[in-house]
Amino acid sequence: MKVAVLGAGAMGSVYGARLARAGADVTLLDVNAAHVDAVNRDGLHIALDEGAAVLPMRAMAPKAFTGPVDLILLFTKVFHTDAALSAIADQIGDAWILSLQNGVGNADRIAAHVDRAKIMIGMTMTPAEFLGPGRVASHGAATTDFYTAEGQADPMLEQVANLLQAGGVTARITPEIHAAIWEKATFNCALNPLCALSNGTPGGVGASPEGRVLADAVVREAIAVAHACGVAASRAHVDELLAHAYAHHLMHEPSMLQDLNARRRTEIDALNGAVVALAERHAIPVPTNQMIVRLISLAEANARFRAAHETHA
Ligand SMILES: NC(=O)C1=CN([C@@H]2O[C@H](COP(=O)(O)OP(=O)(O)OC[C@H]3O[C@@H](n4cnc5c(N)ncnc54)[C@H](OP(=O)(O)O)[C@@H]3O)[C@@H](O)[C@H]2O)C=CC1
Ligand SMILES: CC(C)(CO)C(=O)C(=O)O
Repeated sequence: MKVAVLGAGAMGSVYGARLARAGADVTLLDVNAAHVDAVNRDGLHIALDEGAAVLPMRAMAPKAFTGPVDLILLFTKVFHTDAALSAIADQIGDAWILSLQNGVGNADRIAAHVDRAKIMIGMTMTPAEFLGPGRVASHGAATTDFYTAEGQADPMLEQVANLLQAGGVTARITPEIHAAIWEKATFNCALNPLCALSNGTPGGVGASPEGRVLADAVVREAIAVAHACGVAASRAHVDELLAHAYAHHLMHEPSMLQDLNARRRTEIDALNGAVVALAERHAIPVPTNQMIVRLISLAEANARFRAAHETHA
């Protein structure tokens, strides 16, 4: 299978490497020129639970990409989806798009660029870190669930699942994908900002009574919103995801903490921000999620202020 990974940072590089190991013909597409150059020059340095390796991989800027490919694995941050798909619009052709990005609303963002019938969406519990140009790491057991956005069965589901599994990903074809995505997003709404705001990790939040009380309030509100939207997300399943992260992702820095530390924009709008926006539509009170959106927005604003102040000092 020919695969392009659009957005080859932490997650894109890890999944790209796993697909290449499974025998796919993989091209990494990323706007980070230092990363693209390092991968082409020195190979991708990847640290996984099964060991560290240096893999020769092909990488390039999206504007240099020429199709056709069978699959485009979309792993930009959600607020870069539009720019990333626009940059390769002429090369997408008949390719399937698979998004395992965090947050809700990914199918709608992608459907602005391609036929909805060629979109697969999903969620992954895989933790990954970008260590520097050409270097990524991923540690901790995890599952990846996906399905077609429109809910139709398609042989491509099996082909992608087989490829991911051959590369060491615990991939599952999950017809109730919208519930699974909401459950994962609810998990992220609790864990990502709580770790980001407290400079903490899942292990630390889980070990703290305050962490658990706050996570519980976020989850209760988000599940009520999912149900009001007609999505049968399961509170029990979110609790299982949290318990798994508290126990197995002890020292992982969630992507939102990595973003704040690097003074990058966070995905708060697609997580707690989306919960707040949908709650307003359904007149559901979500005070904890609202407060979290404000605190993360303040942290982002402070990071921008510091950057501007330091530059001009
Ligand atoms: N990290 C994790 O543990 C997990 C992350 N996720 C989700 O996966 C997605 C990706 O996260 P993650 O890998 O951590 O993010 P990263 O920031 O590490 O990677 C995203 C990459 O996309 C690049 N990019 C930005 N704009 C474009 C563009 N227009 N075209 C192509 N590439 C572009 C970025 O470059 P630059 O840095 O220069 O902007 C960066 O290299 C997010 O939705 C995240 O929530 C899900 C589960 C776990
Ligand atoms: C790895 C995980 C599941 C958080 O533990 C995640 O989704 C993130 O870091 O954004």
